[in-house]
Amino acid sequence: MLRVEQMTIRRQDNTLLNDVSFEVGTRQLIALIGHNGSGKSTLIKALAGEMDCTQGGATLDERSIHEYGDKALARKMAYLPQQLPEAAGFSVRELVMLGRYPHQKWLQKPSQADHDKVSEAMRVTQVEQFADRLTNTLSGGERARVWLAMCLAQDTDYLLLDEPLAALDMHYQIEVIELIRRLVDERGLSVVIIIHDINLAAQYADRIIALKGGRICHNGDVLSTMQPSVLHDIFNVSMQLMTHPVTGRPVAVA
Ligand SMILES: Nc1ncnc2c1ncn2[C@@H]1O[C@H](COP(=O)(O)OP(=O)(O)OP(=O)(O)O)[C@@H](O)[C@H]1O
Repeated sequence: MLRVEQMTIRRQDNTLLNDVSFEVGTRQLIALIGHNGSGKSTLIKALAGEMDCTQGGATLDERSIHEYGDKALARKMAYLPQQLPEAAGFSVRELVMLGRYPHQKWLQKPSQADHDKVSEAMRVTQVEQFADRLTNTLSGGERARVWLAMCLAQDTDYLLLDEPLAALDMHYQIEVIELIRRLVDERGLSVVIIIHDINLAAQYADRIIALKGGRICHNGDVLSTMQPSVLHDIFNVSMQLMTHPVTGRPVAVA
């Protein structure tokens, strides 16, 4: 169980996160929403152990995430940052293989299991056709899928994804969010995903957590979130709600 307790992060005079607490249950897809600068990336970075907290923090299976070594934590959770590093000089297959690093011993050659995990991750993210291309020759959306493949090759119980859909066209947005939903339902992963599209969040998430000014202003299931007053409070936009004709889930229209 991944648990955030009274997480507060201050830098200089700024309070980036203020007394944030919630739990990520197993087999849960949590959408993290909120306006620009509300603290979403800070929260997910801190969850991944990449930011020190001023107070409180995150625990994984009852241990502070800072008590895990880098490799041990990377075997439990994969983190996809918002700003993807260049990775120039790496082919797609080599980059995805880096996801296997936490499972490998020093100077050990990749095992058959490593190759199988890499191939599977490349297959489900539909990047096999680029396997031998250098990553810096890919389009933004293609590169975003390659980095997601690297996270999947890491073979963790938790995925922390900072706007993985932002660079994708509509087809791949749906493909990737459906893939993530399947990973939760069929493989029991737990996922925290930052997403700006409230309707995608409402169609696929189990729980929606909204941040505002570094605080949680809402944490609830889709139905409790998709209320005009709640959405107005989160986004400061008036919205009407309709019902999706196929899924029956709510759809918001500004
Ligand atoms: N290291 C830092 N020092 C000072 N302020 C920071 C630091 N990192 C982030 N901030 C500020 O904290 C606030 C929250 O930033 P964060 O990146 O978490 O927002 P976000 O909700 O992910 O935004 P967006 O939707 O634009 O990506 C912003 O005002 C940002 O400028």
